[in-house]
Amino acid sequence: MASPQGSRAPLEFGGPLGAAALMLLLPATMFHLLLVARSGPARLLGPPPYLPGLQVLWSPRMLLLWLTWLGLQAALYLLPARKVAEGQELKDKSRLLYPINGNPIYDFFLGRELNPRVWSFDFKYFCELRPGLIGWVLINLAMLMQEAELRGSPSLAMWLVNGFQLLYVGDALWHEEAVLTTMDITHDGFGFMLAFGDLAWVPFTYSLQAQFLLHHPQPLGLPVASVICLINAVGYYIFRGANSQKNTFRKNPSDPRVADLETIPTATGRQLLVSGWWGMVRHPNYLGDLIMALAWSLPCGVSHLLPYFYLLYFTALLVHREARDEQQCLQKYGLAWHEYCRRVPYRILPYIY
Ligand SMILES: NC(=O)C1=CN([C@@H]2O[C@H](COP(=O)(O)OP(=O)(O)OC[C@H]3O[C@@H](n4cnc5c(N)ncnc54)[C@H](OP(=O)(O)O)[C@@H]3O)[C@@H](O)[C@H]2O)C=CC1
Ligand SMILES: CC(C)CCC[C@@H](C)[C@H]1CC=C2C3=C(CC[C@@]21C)[C@@]1(C)CC[C@H](O)C(C)(C)[C@@H]1CC3
Repeated sequence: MASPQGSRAPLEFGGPLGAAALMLLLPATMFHLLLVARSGPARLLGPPPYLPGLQVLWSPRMLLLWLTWLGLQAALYLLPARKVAEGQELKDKSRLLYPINGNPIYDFFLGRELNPRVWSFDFKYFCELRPGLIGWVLINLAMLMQEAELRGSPSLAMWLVNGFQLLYVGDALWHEEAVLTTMDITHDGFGFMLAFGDLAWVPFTYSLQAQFLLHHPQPLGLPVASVICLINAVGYYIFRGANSQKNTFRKNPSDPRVADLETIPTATGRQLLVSGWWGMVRHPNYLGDLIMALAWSLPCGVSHLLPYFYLLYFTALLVHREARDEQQCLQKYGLAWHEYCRRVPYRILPYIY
């Protein structure tokens, strides 16, 4: 097993200070969001309506439920009838690097182990896709059912949020293999960021719109709903088109679906696409993802900022992620990457950013 960073790799996320601040801020933000979502004013920036006591936060029954959920997912993950796919080659083929003076806070946040496994059970891969993503859909569904119980039937806004996010999660599971080339799997260790991100942040904050709708019903007419569906469809079309084009190209550059695209050769022998989706901006998949994020918030109306939290957080996450990826690509491809940036000057939003 390899360390995700070499001993001289530059520190990311603001180093140990940034990592320490994030480990305090993220759980606090998550609790804040959950508390304000069920309060009357639902103010994203206001103080929480009340602070729950320890006896409310600690419930052996909930812990048992959560462990059962993880156990069930782990059992399904271990089922023998599945496709086995090869992951990316490790960066340091010949030698593992173990920095002697590792920084404990930074390492705890980002994780020291790139691929922690017990036999064939890969903790990071398992957590990235299954318990959190499916848990997110289940929480959404619970909100929908509770709304039906409270108000006789689920609202149109609730149906849209559930439908859009179900499509997103279904897509991730359908294209499961593609997750192997994401930077979480190839570059980041399995530390607090991904463990907390996958198991708590995703199910509880990504379902915020559905939670908000349960407590703050929003009227939504068919014409507006149709426009929102169209926005989600455009976002999904770009997101899926861009991701599939790159994955197809990386698997087999002579595949007829991508063979005609223009490319730049790199010193590593790999090529970079400069036409098609990847000739429009350097991260077309992020653009599609952001458009979908907007469509997930719109059914919640414009009276509150809270349902737009995901869009705001996600924009920050993707801008930061883009910068990290840029750094990694510059290291991998050097001059060829500069040439790509010259040919495709915009990062995420054409003519703007
Ligand atoms: N919902 C959520 O919370 C999140 C969703 N996402 C989504 O996950 C998906 C994956 O994102 P992510 O892992 O960040 O990165 P990408 O899928 O964008 O992959 C980046 C890698 O693609 C390759 N690449 C870049 N440009 C080109 C090109 N022109 N031609 C060919 N290959 C190229 C490079 O790797 P190489 O050359 O080595 O192949 C680069 O490191 C995205 O759709 C993103 O929106 C991401 C984070 C959070
Ligand atoms: C807690 C922190 C603020 C940030 C944690 C970030 C993580 C929640 C995200 C990092 C990359 C992710 C991806 C997905 C979910 C969120 C995390 C784990 C993803 C599985 C969502 C579904 C997509 O289709 C995908 C492309 C498979 C995503 C891969 C990256």
